[in-house]
Amino acid sequence: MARITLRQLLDHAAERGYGVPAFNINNMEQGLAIMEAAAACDAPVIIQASRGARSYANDIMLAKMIDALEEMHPQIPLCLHLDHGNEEATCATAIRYGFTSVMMDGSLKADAKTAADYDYNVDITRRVVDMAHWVGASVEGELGVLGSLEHGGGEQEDGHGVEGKLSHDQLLTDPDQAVDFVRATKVDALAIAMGTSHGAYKFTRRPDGEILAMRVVEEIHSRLPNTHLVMHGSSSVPQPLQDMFNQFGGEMPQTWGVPVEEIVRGIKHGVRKVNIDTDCRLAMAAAFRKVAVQSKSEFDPRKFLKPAMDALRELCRDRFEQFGTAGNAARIKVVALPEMARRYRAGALDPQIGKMTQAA
Ligand SMILES: O=C(COP(=O)(O)O)[C@@H](O)[C@H](O)[C@H](O)COP(=O)(O)O
Repeated sequence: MARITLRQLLDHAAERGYGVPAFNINNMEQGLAIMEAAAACDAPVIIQASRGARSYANDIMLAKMIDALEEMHPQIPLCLHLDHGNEEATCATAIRYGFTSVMMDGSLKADAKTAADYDYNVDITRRVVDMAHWVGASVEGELGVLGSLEHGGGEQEDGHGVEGKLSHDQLLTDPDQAVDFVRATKVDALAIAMGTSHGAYKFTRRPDGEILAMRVVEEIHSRLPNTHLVMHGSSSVPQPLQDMFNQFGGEMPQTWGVPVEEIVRGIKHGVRKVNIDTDCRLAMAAAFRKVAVQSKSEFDPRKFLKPAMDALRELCRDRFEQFGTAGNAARIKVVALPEMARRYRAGALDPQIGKMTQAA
């Protein structure tokens, strides 16, 4: 069995200079495809579930599905991560169901719609860090609010996302504040805001530095060289998938995502976790549409799901290869949660601010 914490996995990624895609899961087919891709290229995996996924699939179903995937692929280190926890209880119950890592998104209030102030974010994140570290689980915090630098709005996926318009100050993580935040909260990974947002409609044109501020990643990394950075909203929304979706009856207006080469640039500057969900959805949905249009008499769900899983597997494998994750699973010897808890208690995993070496 190889259930790994986010902290151990990202420490390994930092040592070897690679990034790890975090793919969202809601059902068995996604889990099977992601793990088959990982097994095919020997990549460690982050599978994440949002609050929406937890209510869609039920915690018991999700937990048992992950147990099954782990049993089927014992050689693949698998981190189960909570995506966008909104309050302490959401994080605590996730850990109870086998999540080895949680995100406490204190950039928003518990309603997941209202931008929170800095002190609120520090307080709630610090409380979740204390609780998670007692049992050895990891915590990702977020500083800065996700949203578009083009129009100032967030996104409303499954009810999660800021409402109203925000200023560039709120939409771009402040590097000085990032240093203070990591010191005060002791998070294991830090999600930062630099113009990405969730969903398919990120940019109205191919992004340049005005609307995708990769310079913010570089600046934060130069001040926090030992902190694992996280890019949310990092689907690339590939043109071939948009075209296929539309070719088979879809109506997706032309849109642009985060180019893979920009993510690779981020990985060179401390980005270790890269959140990708929209691309996975689009790959599957385009495959469904193709079957629906080409085989109009088809009604066996497996005939829709099989090509959708094939498409998702291919996409995941591409990202494992592009981010350098491939080939690293066999190099990792998983440390169990109690030992991680002991290391936290001993202070061995405290943030190393300003030093050039990774935490032990
Ligand atoms: O960053 C993310 C996805 O980015 P993406 O849209 O793929 O560019 C995730 O963290 C989102 O939280 C996830 O897609 C939301 O899922 P639901 O809340 O809709 O389940």
